[in-house]
Amino acid sequence: MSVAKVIVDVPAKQINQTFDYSIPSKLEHVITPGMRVTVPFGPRKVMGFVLQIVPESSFAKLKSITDVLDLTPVLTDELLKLGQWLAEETISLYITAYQVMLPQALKSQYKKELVRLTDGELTPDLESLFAGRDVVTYEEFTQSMIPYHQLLKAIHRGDIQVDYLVKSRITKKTETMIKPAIANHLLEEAYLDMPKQAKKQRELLTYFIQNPEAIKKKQLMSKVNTSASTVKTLLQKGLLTSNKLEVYRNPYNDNAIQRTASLPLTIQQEQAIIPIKQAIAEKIHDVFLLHGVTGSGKTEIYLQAIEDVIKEGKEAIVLVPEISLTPQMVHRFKGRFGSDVAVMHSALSSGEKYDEWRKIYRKEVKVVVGARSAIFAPFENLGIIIIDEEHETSYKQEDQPRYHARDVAIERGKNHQCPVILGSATPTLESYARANKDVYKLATLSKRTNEKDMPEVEIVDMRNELHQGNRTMFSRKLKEKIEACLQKKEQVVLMLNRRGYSTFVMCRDCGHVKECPHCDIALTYHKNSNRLKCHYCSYEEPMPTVCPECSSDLIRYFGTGTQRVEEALTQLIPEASIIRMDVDTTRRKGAHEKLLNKFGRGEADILLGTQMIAKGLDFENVTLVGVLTADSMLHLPDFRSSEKTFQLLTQVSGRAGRHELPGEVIVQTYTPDHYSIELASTYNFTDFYLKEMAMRKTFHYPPYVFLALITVSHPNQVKVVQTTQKIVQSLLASVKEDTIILGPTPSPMARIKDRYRYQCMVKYKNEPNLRNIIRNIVNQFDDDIQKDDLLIAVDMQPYQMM
Ligand SMILES: Nc1ncnc2c1ncn2[C@@H]1O[C@H](COP(=O)(O)OP(=O)(O)OP(=O)(O)O)[C@@H](O)[C@H]1O
Ligand SMILES: [Zn+2]
Ligand SMILES: [Zn+2]
Repeated sequence: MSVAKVIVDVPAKQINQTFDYSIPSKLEHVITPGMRVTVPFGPRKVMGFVLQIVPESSFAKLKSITDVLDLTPVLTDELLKLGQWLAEETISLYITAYQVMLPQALKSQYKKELVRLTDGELTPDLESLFAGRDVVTYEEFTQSMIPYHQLLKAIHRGDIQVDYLVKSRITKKTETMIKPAIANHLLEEAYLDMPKQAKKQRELLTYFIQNPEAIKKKQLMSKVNTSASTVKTLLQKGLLTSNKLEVYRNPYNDNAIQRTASLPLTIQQEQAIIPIKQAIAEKIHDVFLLHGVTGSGKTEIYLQAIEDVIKEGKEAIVLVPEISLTPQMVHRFKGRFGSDVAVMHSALSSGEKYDEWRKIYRKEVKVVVGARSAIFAPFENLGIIIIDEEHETSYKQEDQPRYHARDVAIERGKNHQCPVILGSATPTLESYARANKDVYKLATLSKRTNEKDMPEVEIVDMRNELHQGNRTMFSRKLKEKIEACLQKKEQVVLMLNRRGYSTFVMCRDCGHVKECPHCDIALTYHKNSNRLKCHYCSYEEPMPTVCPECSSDLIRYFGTGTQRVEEALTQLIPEASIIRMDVDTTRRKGAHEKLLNKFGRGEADILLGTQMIAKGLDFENVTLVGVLTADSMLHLPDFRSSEKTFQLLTQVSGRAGRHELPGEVIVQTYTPDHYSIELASTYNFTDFYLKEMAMRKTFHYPPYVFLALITVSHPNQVKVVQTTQKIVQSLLASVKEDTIILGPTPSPMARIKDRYRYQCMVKYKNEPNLRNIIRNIVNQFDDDIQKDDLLIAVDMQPYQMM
């Protein structure tokens, strides 16, 4: 008897281990690691992942596996191993780590069906199961008593395929195909026998006598100009036969995408790609940081590196931020690799995502381009992993398991001994610091491929505008430039940096922002108490009525939406046609794409939007970029706010002058001398890096330390404070002396949905045992977590401090 070690789908701490189940004889040699099974657990039947098969168990009495959910493993050996690593790294349950690797369609739905793929003979048992049908439910198979290994053999031969039914019941899109049921000479006989007045039927038969191949029913009906009932009659007479052919839902029309060839590389590109190609050829795992200004041809390097990988018979994962997973980006990969590319992003329906995943799973594609979760693509022979715009925070998942795709990429890169490329015009301090220490290999592209200079950036001090009596949100300079641009029939991109609005307080006269005296971070305005608070150290003070710097009474918090900007813009420049892009106008599926296409066709002069327009767009006719409020993000209660501001300004400036026409950028700000605005305006990444590193060192932030954030929440505030206090004390007792423990402090979002939230932040340099320490501390509260609605969230790589 063999025993399976199974991780069961029961999300609780004390269940976070494998359980032994015996394998019933009918499933012997069927079950392999990586398959999902159903097992009895207490009174219930639950799903589980088989991790391992062993000859015997140390437990005397074992329950037995009820059934298999998969006939081929959904998780490869590598992904099984990766899941364990992921759970340990992020202090999550094993079950959540495995679930996150699979497409939604496989997470909850257990129903499946068997699809016959072959016209050849199956075994007599299977023939009688299908009984002339193309599809049977999986239940029919389990009730049939046919041995599993017969089915398995047929699956491995490619005669039968297992499909999972997505909830919506539209898992597979099929096309009805019609073809003759009998040989051509018999068709001719049938034709001769047919009465002359059956004109339509005779026409249809004539068609098939001349074209005996299968044809899509829809196509047939328009070609022969016949009706569904005529087709049906001939089907019933047994002259024609129909079957359903599976077609993948393809959100992209591959045939319409023009194929491209490799471009001859520039000298800088050539230098950057050589070591990457070498790592591919020599099967060496290395992390490359590709630091290239916007428009320097990073994507072309990715494409040519992937070409090498495909030539080696291997596969590639390319991660791009959700928001820049625009048709433009997809077209560039499909243009080069055609239908070898699968695309995965959140706008796809659950069925579409499942289709794309299956293409990877069945090795029908070589490349996946996708957002964060594509890092778990079940490729078995990875040759490269690329993370474009590596600085994007969307690569961090903010739910359990709270992982960063960059870490997963590097882990998989080690597993497969393949290079990992991190690309960005504005790398994170963490990555750049590693490159400086030679942990990563640095490659730099300092020039645009069009040999043009980066667009000139002009900073406009909005305090002056105010003093000159201009109370609108557009400086005179920006208005002038927009008008000039419209005259020349060129286009404008305007960005309203909305994130962080109305949380910080600023003087409109002198630009002074209230900051915490202990943390160098802007205080957060709390409306209900009318007080300013620091969420790192709990310092607070009342909201001032006059500016402490200049005594102006124009000190307040802001609030501006894109809609209001649009209205103001229309008043200011009535002849301009505007496309507004924000969460409201892009909510519907495909809306994002439609608006961009419209702008690309020149159907509007101005593209006005939030952060979502800053990245990846490449429009020839855009010569002016305007940033309405560069500093709104600067004072967020987040130690990365300067870095994010620098990144965003650099990215958005990069949208101008990407082709023949020169570009320019106007940046409006109330804090023109802030280093991240000044240095972004001269594209001076190096100085920004040095300056910001010095700040991080002084205030003990990454990359000088690592962070861990523990957030406790419960409806009762006292309970939250006490629990957090206990956690802090336990931590203090277990960590090293130079490790800093901050808290308990209220979270910036101190109450969400009637739950109070407190947090504790750990800043450490070297705590090899910290994960175990935290896991043990959290486990002590397991009773309260199970029975009393207490929640403790641990984030070992916090990005969102809220
Ligand atoms: N070797 C080359 N020769 C000519 N044109 C090139 C070459 N490499 C890239 N290009 C073109 O240069 C433009 C910018 O390249 P690309 O979009 O790859 O840059 P990027 O660094 O990815 O930019 P961003 O960071 O702004 O997205 C594109 O239009 C691209 O087709
Ligand atoms: Zn002031
Ligand atoms: Zn503080």
